[in-house]
Amino acid sequence: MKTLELAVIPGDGIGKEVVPEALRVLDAIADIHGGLKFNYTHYPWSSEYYIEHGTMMPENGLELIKGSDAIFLGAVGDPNLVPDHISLGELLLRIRREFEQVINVRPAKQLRGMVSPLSNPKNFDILIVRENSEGEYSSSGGRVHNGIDEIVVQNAVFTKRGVSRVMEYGFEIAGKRNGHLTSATKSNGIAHSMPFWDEVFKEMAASYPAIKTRSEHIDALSAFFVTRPETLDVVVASNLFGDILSDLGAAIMGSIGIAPAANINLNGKYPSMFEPVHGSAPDIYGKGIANPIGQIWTAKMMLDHLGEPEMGEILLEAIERTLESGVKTGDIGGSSTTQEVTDAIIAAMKEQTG
Ligand SMILES: NC(=O)c1ccc[n+]([C@@H]2O[C@H](COP(=O)([O-])OP(=O)(O)OC[C@H]3O[C@@H](n4cnc5c(N)ncnc54)[C@H](O)[C@@H]3O)[C@@H](O)[C@H]2O)c1
Ligand SMILES: O=C(O)C[C@@H](O)C(=O)O
Ligand SMILES: [K+]
Ligand SMILES: [Mn+2]
Repeated sequence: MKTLELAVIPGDGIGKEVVPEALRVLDAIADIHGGLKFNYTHYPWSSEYYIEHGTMMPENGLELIKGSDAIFLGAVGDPNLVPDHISLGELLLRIRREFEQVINVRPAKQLRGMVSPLSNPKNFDILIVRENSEGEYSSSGGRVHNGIDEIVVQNAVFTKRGVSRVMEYGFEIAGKRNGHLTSATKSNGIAHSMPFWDEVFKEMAASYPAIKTRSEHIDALSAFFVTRPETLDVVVASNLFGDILSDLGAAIMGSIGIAPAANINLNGKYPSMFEPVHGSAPDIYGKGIANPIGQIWTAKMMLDHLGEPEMGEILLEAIERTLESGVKTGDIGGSSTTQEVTDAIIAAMKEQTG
């Protein structure tokens, strides 16, 4: 029996609704597999936890989850309880940084049964590779003086190591896909970091002659996501550009409620973390209508990462069959509940595997 230890952090809002549903799916996967078992350890770290304890996680929090095979997280953020930069900064971003989850992989592709808001989506299949440890998300900076004299500095930090690492990942994965890599830049307006970003990209492209490369300014690239997404394969982007592009990628798929993500630790020192692109969606929380597919597709990415790609394939196929059958939540035009969608996915998996 292969036993996988998962640290489960549902977090806030709909994270608490979609994570338990995805765990039901994982249990069904374990049944189908026969030789696989998931052990879940639940951690209630969230904005409510902060109100009670004054921190987002206990002092030894990272120590507690460090030994797990993966971290499975829902969403973090409840701005009515805790300012977002504190709740995300002390939990989500802290895990990403301290566990050196330096790459964030976010697919945006057309699934069977999904209706894209694009009139002619042409079967796009994009993989966003987002730098996940530095860039515009930096704690370097500060505020001085008050009133009209107040000065705020927020530094963007780009290291040769960090930029090379994310680009290398992009080139390598493009080689396993359609061989195209697009770099998101803004070197016409940002005078230091982005020309540097372009230099590293060009330098590295020389050692990957088989990969077709393009460099596009982020503003134009955003438009291409809408006007010609089928021309994109892998897109490598800085932390902030990748964040924005991933909501755009989700939007052209048909809803942010289905978009998955993987925060990858490359050096094997710490676990990777799997959490969907979406947040805690306070506007729909508590109604049982959140789309669980983002969390469930994220579970598929986790299965791939943990060496169970066949199980991952069964799961994605079941998601597509469920969408085709019309069992959908409200964000994608249906009227099913979170649990009904999950039930349909589990039933489809069982049907596929006899
Ligand atoms: N990785 C994360 O944990 C993460 C990501 C984004 C935002 N956040 C946090 O979440 C909170 C809300 O942020 P936001 O409103 O900007 O983004 P959001 O992703 O939570 O919601 C944006 C919109 O998408 C809808 N939506 C999101 N997920 C859905 C789902 N599964 N099913 C159906 N509809 C869904 C919401 O109802 C909302 O209308 C904030 O505190 C924010 O900081 C956290
Ligand atoms: O990285 C962030 O900014 C948090 C959230 O928006 C995300 O995309 O994970
Ligand atoms: K999330
Ligand atoms: Mn985001």
